[in-house]
Amino acid sequence: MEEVDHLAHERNKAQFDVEAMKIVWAGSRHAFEVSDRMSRLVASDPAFRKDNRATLSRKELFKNTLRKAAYAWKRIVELHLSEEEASKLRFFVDEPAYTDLHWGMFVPAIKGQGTDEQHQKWLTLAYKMQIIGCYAQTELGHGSNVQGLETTATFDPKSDEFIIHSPTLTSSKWWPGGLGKVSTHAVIYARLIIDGRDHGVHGFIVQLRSLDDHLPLPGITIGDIGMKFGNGAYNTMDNGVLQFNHVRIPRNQMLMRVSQVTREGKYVQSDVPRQLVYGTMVYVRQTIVSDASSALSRAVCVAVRYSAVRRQFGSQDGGPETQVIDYKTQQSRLFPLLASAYAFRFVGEWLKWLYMDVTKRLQANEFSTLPEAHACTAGLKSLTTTATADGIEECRKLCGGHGYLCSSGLPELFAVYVPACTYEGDNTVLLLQVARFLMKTVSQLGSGKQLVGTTAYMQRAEHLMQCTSDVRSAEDWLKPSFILEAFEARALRLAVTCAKNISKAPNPEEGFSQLSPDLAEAAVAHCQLIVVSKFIDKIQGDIDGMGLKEQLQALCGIYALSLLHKHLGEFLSTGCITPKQAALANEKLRSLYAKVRPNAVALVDAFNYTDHFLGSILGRYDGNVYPKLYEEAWKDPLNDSVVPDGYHEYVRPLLKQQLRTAKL
Ligand SMILES: CCCCCCCCCCCCCCCCCC(=O)SCCNC(=O)CCNC(=O)[C@H](O)C(C)(C)COP(=O)(O)OP(=O)(O)OC[C@H]1O[C@@H](n2cnc3c(N)ncnc32)[C@H](O)[C@@H]1OP(=O)(O)O
Ligand SMILES: Cc1cc2nc3c(=O)[nH]c(=O)nc-3n(C[C@H](O)[C@H](O)[C@H](O)COP(=O)(O)OP(=O)(O)OC[C@H]3O[C@@H](n4cnc5c(N)ncnc54)[C@H](O)[C@@H]3O)c2cc1C
Repeated sequence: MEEVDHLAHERNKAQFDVEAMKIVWAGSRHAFEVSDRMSRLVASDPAFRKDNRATLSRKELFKNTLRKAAYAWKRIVELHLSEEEASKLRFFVDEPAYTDLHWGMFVPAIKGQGTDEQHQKWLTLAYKMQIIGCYAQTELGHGSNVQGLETTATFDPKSDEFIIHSPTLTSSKWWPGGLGKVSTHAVIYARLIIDGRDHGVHGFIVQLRSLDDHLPLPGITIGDIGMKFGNGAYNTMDNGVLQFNHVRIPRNQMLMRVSQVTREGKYVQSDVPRQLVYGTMVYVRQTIVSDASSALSRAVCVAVRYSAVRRQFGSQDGGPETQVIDYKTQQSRLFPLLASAYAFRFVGEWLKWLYMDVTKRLQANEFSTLPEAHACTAGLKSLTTTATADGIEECRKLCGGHGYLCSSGLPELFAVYVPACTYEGDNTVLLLQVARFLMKTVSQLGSGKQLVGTTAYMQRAEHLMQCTSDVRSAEDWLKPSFILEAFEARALRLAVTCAKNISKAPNPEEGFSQLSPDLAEAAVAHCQLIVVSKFIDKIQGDIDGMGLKEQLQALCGIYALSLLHKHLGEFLSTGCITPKQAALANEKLRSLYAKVRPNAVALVDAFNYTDHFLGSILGRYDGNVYPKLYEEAWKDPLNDSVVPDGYHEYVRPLLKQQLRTAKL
């Protein structure tokens, strides 16, 4: 039967080169080709089927994930895939698994905090998956407060070993992914104790299970922490609990790049800053920003396509009803999310560059940019994951009732995504880290110290503290200089107000604590400025292809002006813009929505997602929604029989009883 593209009329309206936009979205032609090849490889292989996840029991689900992870590894080896290709393949398999933690945290922790010798020994095994590792930092009693961890690693000079111990219930490791059932090894974070003295938290490589029969080694109690939010979703992961009862490991299994313990039990702190113990978190937070753009773009792709298919009201003379995407309210909810997906993509690209730059500098023992890298990764992780989790839920609502069906793909996407607001640093805790960085920077204003990187704008404090916007027409709001000035002035004024209020408190810590809600808002304003400015930088760089710049300019305008609208109170109360200028921004926003409307479907096609990856009937490429939804309903196990199990026990007696009552 000939395949019909129900969205062809939408695709024909596009005013830009979609193929060229695919390259911009992917980052380069090479990245596009790898991504395209890997996504098709996964989509065409029935072994990677995932449409049954919501109906599997936890045990079936978990075993299925183990099968897929093993099969993915087999394909990676057979096809001699590069690291980049393998990581893309795992991404498109689209199922959280212990491998995420092995490749995403265990390996980077050893790379970042281990010595050359340790790399040689452990990475060689880990790269071949001859050992499987996880990242065991969080405990039952402490996650955010890393310095409060209780697990101990006590040096025993007699045997040249550390004794790893969980002294309390609250010191049980709790949450690490891959720990519960699979990992053979872990990087454990524990307090280093030498001769009764506590040297704070350090990383240690610890073997957990036998490589022969997978049983926990002596002194180790280990298991899964139980079902998590949603069906399927993150329950494919074995988040675990772990207790140590005086487990001994050789001294050379402490990760010793940052500090060392000698044979004699002497603690040696190298020139490397102590904060490098937190280095793996900086790395992972950076990857989470790119993941945010993937998750949000996926939800937006579903909502845009379905909004173009769905029609309600407005039919005159029996003609077709209105596509819901043509309602201005739908556009005002949907298009800022589409714009955010692009914005997060570009800021993610930039953050990757920043991370690589700081890594190179660290290798050359140059540590000056570390605080900036920490503030940017923490802040952008917080900003983008909060917006993405909220955005996925908004996309579900934008799809009306059908969005609530698992077959829309959105409930599972939300359930799997929402812990990103908590893991790798609670989003509020991370904003407060940014706020500390901002307060330090504000305190340096006027000291003559040159501000660089993302706080360079504060150098112009004199101007930004008193300027008023020169915007005179709606059109002016498209000019990068006007947008940037408004965002810079708002961010700086919020930060400076916080600093002034803190200085009135009896002491800075007390002031910081009292002001923390305002500080979190100042941190958000600073991070939004970073995203807006990186979007503008992207457009001002080389972008080839018919109509691409115009579309990206429109999206950038929507991203910035919709934020301005959302946070209008801050822009007005800080005096950065006037109510008249706010009205002009809204006028511009409306015209930008109209500009994006004919391109909306093509703009989500540019993500190049296969139907397999999207996993959504509402978001199907061909828009053939209704027949497929109808077909899918019949596949539900509840429809296996016409009369359900339980009818004879629980429904029939009720009906009979009602009959008798009726007769009475
Ligand atoms: C539908 C299906 C779809 C399928 C999709 C499939 C994909 C899904 C896959 C997803 C996989 C994701 C896996 C998730 C893994 C989660 C892993 C974790 O959570 S692991 C666990 C994650 N856990 C967390 O994230 C815990 C969060 N907590 C923390 O990070 C810390 O405790 C703290 C930062 C909050 C406080 O730190 P503390 O030391 O108590 O106190 P201070 O504040 O005084 O800071 C002292 C100084 O250090 C500085 N500094 C701080 N950090 C850094 C840094 N990173 N670097 C550099 N510097 C840093 C700081 O600036 C300050 O400098 P200065 O002012 O003195 O100059
Ligand atoms: C799905 C998932 C996977 C995970 N995987 C891993 C893993 O692989 N390895 C690992 O080690 N850990 C892992 N974690 C743990 C995760 O990193 C922690 O849950 C996270 O860091 C938050 O810490 P917490 O749970 O202690 O939250 P808490 O700190 O207890 O947060 C509770 C509330 O207190 C607030 N709060 C806390 N401190 C402050 C403060 N100073 N100021 C203001 N408000 C504050 C928070 O904002 C939050 O609202 C995972 C967690 C999840 C959910």
